[in-house]
Amino acid sequence: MSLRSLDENAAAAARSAVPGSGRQLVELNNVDKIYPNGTIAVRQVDLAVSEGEFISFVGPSGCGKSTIFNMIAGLTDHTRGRLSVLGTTPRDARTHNEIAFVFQEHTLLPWTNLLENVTLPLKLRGVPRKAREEEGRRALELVGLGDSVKSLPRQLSGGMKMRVSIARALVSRPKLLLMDEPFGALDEITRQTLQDELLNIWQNDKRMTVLFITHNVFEAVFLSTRVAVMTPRPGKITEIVDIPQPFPREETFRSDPQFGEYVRAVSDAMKFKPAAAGERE
Ligand SMILES: Nc1ncnc2c1ncn2[C@@H]1O[C@H](COP(=O)(O)OP(=O)(O)OP(=O)(O)O)[C@@H](O)[C@H]1O
Repeated sequence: MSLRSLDENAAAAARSAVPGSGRQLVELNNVDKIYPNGTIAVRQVDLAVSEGEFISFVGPSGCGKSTIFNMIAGLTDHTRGRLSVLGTTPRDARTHNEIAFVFQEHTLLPWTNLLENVTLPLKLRGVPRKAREEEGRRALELVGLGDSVKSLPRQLSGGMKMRVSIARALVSRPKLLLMDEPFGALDEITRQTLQDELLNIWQNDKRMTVLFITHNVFEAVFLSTRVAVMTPRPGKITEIVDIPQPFPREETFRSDPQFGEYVRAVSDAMKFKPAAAGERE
């Protein structure tokens, strides 16, 4: 089965499992990225993402996961191929505030309170104070920090700082949320709590699409409608594993034999098989 038809089948299954219209949101066709120093970061990347999906990216360090995110977010240009985001170019989608990013590092301003931190993107856009504070409180409520609007970042644990980063991303009501290893630095219990909270937020939004980078196969399986598996650099998406488990996903899913099956499928797909001589370009 070709990657393309695998993609389409998986997207159809995902649409039946999650809210959302199924409208195509992100499309990469044969996309390459070569950095100015000659590094070929990714090659021939194909991916079609439907509205309302939750797709995780797994693959070895340096295979180009962040590069793909940066291209989708319009932070770096692709070198070859076709890339469309929300029916337009990535830069255009970003300037319309339809894309938000969450990184592993929380990048909060230490000297100002949570409400000011979360509403900063709105302030930079000139949204009046009252409107931005309403949105800021809403976003902090969503991540369970509605009572801490006046706290300073230094008063928070690592998990709480991550919640604030997520709130800051949600404050713009993005259609596409890109999360680059957001929970990588957290302990396992906090990580699982935040996974549950993120899934709740995503499900309640109905329309928001999430793309998520992780090195943790268990996390990828628990969260996602599909898991995109990449090869070592130059990275390419070699397989997309469908996780057709309905939402909401309960804690019991983590110990379900089916969960183990999905984890095995992703882990097997990650075992890099070098191309045979005849298959190389
Ligand atoms: N600005 C840049 N200039 C040159 N090379 C770069 C640049 N950014 C990334 N690279 C290279 O491109 C390749 C892919 O990097 P990228 O950060 O996308 O990988 P990754 O899969 O996200 O890695 P990790 O899992 O370690 O975060 C790496 O070899 C990296 O060194």
